[in-house]
Amino acid sequence: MNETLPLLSARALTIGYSSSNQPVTPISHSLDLDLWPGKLVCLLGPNGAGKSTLMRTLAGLQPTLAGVITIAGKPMQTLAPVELAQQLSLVLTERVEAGNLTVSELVALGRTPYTGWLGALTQQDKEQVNWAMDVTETVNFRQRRLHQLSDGERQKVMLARALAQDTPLILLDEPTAHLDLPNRVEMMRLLHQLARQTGKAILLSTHELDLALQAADQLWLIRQTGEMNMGVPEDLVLNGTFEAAFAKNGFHFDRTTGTFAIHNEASGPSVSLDGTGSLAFWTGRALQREGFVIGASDNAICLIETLDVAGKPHWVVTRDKIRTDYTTLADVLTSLQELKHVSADL
Ligand SMILES: Nc1ncnc2c1ncn2[C@@H]1O[C@H](COP(=O)(O)OP(=O)(O)OP(=O)(O)O)[C@@H](O)[C@H]1O
Repeated sequence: MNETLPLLSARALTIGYSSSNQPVTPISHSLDLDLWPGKLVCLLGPNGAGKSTLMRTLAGLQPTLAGVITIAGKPMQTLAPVELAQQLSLVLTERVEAGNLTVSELVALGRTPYTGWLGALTQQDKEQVNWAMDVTETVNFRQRRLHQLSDGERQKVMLARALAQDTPLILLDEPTAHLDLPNRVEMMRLLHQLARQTGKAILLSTHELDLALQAADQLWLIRQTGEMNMGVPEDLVLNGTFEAAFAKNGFHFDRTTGTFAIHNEASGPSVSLDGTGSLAFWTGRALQREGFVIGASDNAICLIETLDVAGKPHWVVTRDKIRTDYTTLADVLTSLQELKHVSADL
């Protein structure tokens, strides 16, 4: 493997759809893209922006409208199917009809580019299959049939098959779509580690913005207009590109925490909040959701102090010099609801 060359390149690429009875529909054009060895790239964008279209085009499942895709230094269309299958594996979100195959039989199909359809697995093939099931934690249901799996389990099996294929390039379209949070985090961690340790180039599309921000070496942000922005996640956050790509009424991206927050109508009275750390953070969240403005102490209707008392959260609300203690935020909010009505009546 040549470390100085991208494993996949696209130049002046136009992606989209054309058919004989409909006008050509370009989704995005003039794309110059590179996937480098050892790097995890996350493709992000709103619904309908073109993520799946780009994935399918880069994998050779749908024709380009213009431009050239090069894989391992050769134009993709010059690669024989078996050569392409030795370079690139693809995991799509669509359900795979796998007949009555067991999990281990399906994962073993990943070795087909090396063995042929009827070829027996060598010891090395078997080791690769077992490794793929191990790292994806699918080994425990290796004897189950595909139709006996949950959507999330099936998704992990499809990743296992791609890993058994052992290609320098792996493309995954929404691989975390059916996974619960621990499994989503685990899959991102695994893909990041795989890229690092094996030198594979991995491109995945996802709606998991926060996980992508943490795990990706590079982000490709595709906008609804088809425009593409690329860069290191932190650069795209700091220069505002990330936020702009997902701009929508009703929420905003908080650069400090790296999360999207719902805009709450801050129509209520102002309260003063005193405290630090996660306790103050979550207290602030609850107050904002209830419409309170967290502001300066001079026009606040009360002061809320957050305290850690013997390892347990504690709140002291002071109003008109009267201090009241609370041990749950639910009780703090109930007391403030009453204050809200009092202040509205004034
Ligand atoms: N076969 C097709 N023929 C014509 N247009 C299509 C076809 N498939 C998808 N499109 C259109 O192409 C655009 C991009 O679709 P695509 O599925 O690539 O988006 P996406 O970013 O993957 O969306 P999502 O996040 O919802 O999965 C959409 O406007 C879609 O309606």
